[in-house]
Amino acid sequence: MPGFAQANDLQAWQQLQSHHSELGKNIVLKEYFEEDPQRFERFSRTFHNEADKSETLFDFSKNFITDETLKLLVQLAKEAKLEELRDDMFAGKKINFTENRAVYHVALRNVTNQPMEVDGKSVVEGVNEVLEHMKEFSEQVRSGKWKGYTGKKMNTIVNIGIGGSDLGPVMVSEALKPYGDRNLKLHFVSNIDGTHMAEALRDSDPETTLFLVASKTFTTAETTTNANTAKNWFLGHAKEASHIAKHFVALSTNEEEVTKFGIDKKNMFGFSDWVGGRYSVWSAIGLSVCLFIGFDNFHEFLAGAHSMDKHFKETPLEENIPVLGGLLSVWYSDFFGAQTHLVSP
Ligand SMILES: O=P(O)(O)OC[C@H]1O[C@](O)(CO)[C@@H](O)[C@@H]1O
Repeated sequence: MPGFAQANDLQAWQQLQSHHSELGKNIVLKEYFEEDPQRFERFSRTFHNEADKSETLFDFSKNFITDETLKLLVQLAKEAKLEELRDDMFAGKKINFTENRAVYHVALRNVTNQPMEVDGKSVVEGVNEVLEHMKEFSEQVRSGKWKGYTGKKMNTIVNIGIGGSDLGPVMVSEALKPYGDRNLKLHFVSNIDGTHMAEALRDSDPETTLFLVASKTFTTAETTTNANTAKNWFLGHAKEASHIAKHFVALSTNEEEVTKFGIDKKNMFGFSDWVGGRYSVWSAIGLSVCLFIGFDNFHEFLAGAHSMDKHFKETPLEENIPVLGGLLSVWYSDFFGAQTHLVSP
């Protein structure tokens, strides 16, 4: 496995620095377009989504770049061994060297069931089992077959989590709102400030609320504190601890802590330590999204990402949309000192 070089030790980095100084600070895009009528064609790529046959145009012609910039950025990626690291990632190798783990969220959206393994063991069956559980559970909740402790259908979902166990699901459920079930209220509680939970509970009925305790480790202080607040609130109404089973589920890798909290392990949706927090919306952590938009839509969401994974894996760097997007971020943050980078639809 290739190691990680310091980016600024690479030859292309030095060249990019000189190139940046030569370009100067007063780049006028209007002039670039006037000088080169083919600029849009040269600096745009189309992603063909094999899942739904749609096309997405990636237009990066309005960036502060020239042919030389693109050439040097791609050279930088090659010198940094991006291709080897990408291939190692897809091969399930432990490229997360600080934790000695694979970085394998791509296996969560492997909807065509390609062989994928970590430590010589297939992960395909485990991923599909959890997806099957998510399908069964989300269909029961959405249809009303899953009933609360007084026999009522769930109409409120409260996801309790922070960081990757919150932000991914928040963003995706917002983005996919048009597919959402408008009869289902969705709350995401992340903040340790009690107001966040208090506001969600104010809007919830214990008889019809389902809590998703989303935590990879199940030891995160904010999440366990908020989950305990929710449990106490719930038990204040339901009284019986046995009713927890109908109103609390866990999305986690830590069965021991989940059980200690009082959640039955059959109401636990698991995943593996090779799922990084920031990518966990594709795992069981995405259950809130799945409940909101339904399993079929959730599966399409996975299929779209799987198609993008294939593009990322097989496309030369010059044509590779996620690579180009990443390189533009390097260009702006490291050479222009930009702190934000807008990507707009
Ligand atoms: O899912 P957990 O284990 O509760 O962790 C929450 C978040 O905290 C972090 O560990 C650090 O911010 C993230 O990586 C993670 O998404």
